[in-house]
Amino acid sequence: MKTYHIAVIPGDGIGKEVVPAAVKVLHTAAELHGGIKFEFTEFPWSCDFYIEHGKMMPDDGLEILKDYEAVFLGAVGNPRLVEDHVSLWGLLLKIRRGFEQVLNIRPAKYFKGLNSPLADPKNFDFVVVRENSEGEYSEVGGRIHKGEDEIAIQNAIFTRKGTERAMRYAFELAQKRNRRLTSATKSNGIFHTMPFWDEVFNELKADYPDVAVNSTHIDALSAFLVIKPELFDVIVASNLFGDILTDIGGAIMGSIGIAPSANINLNGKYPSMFEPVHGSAPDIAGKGIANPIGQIWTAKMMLDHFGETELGGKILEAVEWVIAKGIKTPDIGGTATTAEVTEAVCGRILEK
Ligand SMILES: NC(=O)c1ccc[n+]([C@@H]2O[C@H](COP(=O)([O-])OP(=O)(O)OC[C@H]3O[C@@H](n4cnc5c(N)ncnc54)[C@H](O)[C@@H]3O)[C@@H](O)[C@H]2O)c1
Ligand SMILES: O=C(O)C[C@@H](O)C(=O)O
Ligand SMILES: [K+]
Ligand SMILES: [Mn+2]
Repeated sequence: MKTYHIAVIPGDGIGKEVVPAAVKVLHTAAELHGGIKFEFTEFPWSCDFYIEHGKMMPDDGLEILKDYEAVFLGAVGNPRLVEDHVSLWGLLLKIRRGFEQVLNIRPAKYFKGLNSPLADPKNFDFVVVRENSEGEYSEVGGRIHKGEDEIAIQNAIFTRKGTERAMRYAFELAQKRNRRLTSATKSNGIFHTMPFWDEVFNELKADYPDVAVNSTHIDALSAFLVIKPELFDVIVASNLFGDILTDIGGAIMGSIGIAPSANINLNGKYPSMFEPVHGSAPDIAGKGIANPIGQIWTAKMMLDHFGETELGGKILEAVEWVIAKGIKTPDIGGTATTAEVTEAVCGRILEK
């Protein structure tokens, strides 16, 4: 019997509702498999924890997490209690950075039975490779003066290493998929970093002659994702651009409550972290109606990461079946609760 030891951080808001749902699905998947099991250790690190302790997680939080095989996280943020940049940098970004989770992999695809807001979604199926360690997300900069002389400076950091790493991963992923790669740029408006981004992309493409490439400005690319998402296979994007594109990915599937993500540690020194694209959704938290599919699909990505791809496939098949059956939460046009969707997914997994 193989046991996977997983650190679980439900976090805030609906994270506390969808994480237990996905944990249930994982236990069910293990039951089906028969040869594996999951041991989950839960940590209450969140905005509530901050109110009690003055920090989002203990000072030795990373030390505590580092021996687990993965971190399974819900969502972080409760702006009524803690400013968003404090909660995000105190927990989510601390783990992404501290554990060198340099890439964030975020798929989006059309599902039968999903009410995409697109009139003709044409079976779109793409993956965004989001640079996850630098870029526009940086603590470099500062604020000085007050009042009408106040100045805020935010520096974007693009290293050759980080840029190349994200792009090579995206090229290799494209080689395993449909051999098309789009680079998200904005080299018309952003004077230094984006021309650099384009240069690196143009250098690397010579190493992957079997991949068809193009660079598209982020504004036009955002529009294309709405108008013709079926054009895309793999998209490589900086931290901020990838963040934005992947909410669009969720939106055109029908809800950002569906989109999954994997924060990947490539060098094997630390665990990777799995969390849905969505946040803590304070507007629906506590009502029992959060869509658990994003967190459940995220669990599938974690299984894939462990090499349990067949089992991961079972989970996704069950999700597709449940959606096609119309067992859906209100965000995608149904009336089911989080618990009912979860039950249905578990039931389908165990069906022969
Ligand atoms: N990775 C993360 O942990 C993460 C991601 C995004 C936002 N946040 C934080 O979450 C808080 C809220 O942010 P926001 O409102 O911009 O984004 P959000 O993703 O929490 O919510 C945006 C909208 O989508 C809906 N939604 C999101 N997930 C859903 C689900 N599973 N089921 C049904 N509906 C869902 C919400 O109800 C809301 O209307 C903020 O504190 C923000 O910083 C955290
Ligand atoms: O900005 C972030 O990365 C936090 C959140 O919006 C996310 O997409 O994970
Ligand atoms: K999340
Ligand atoms: Mn986001």
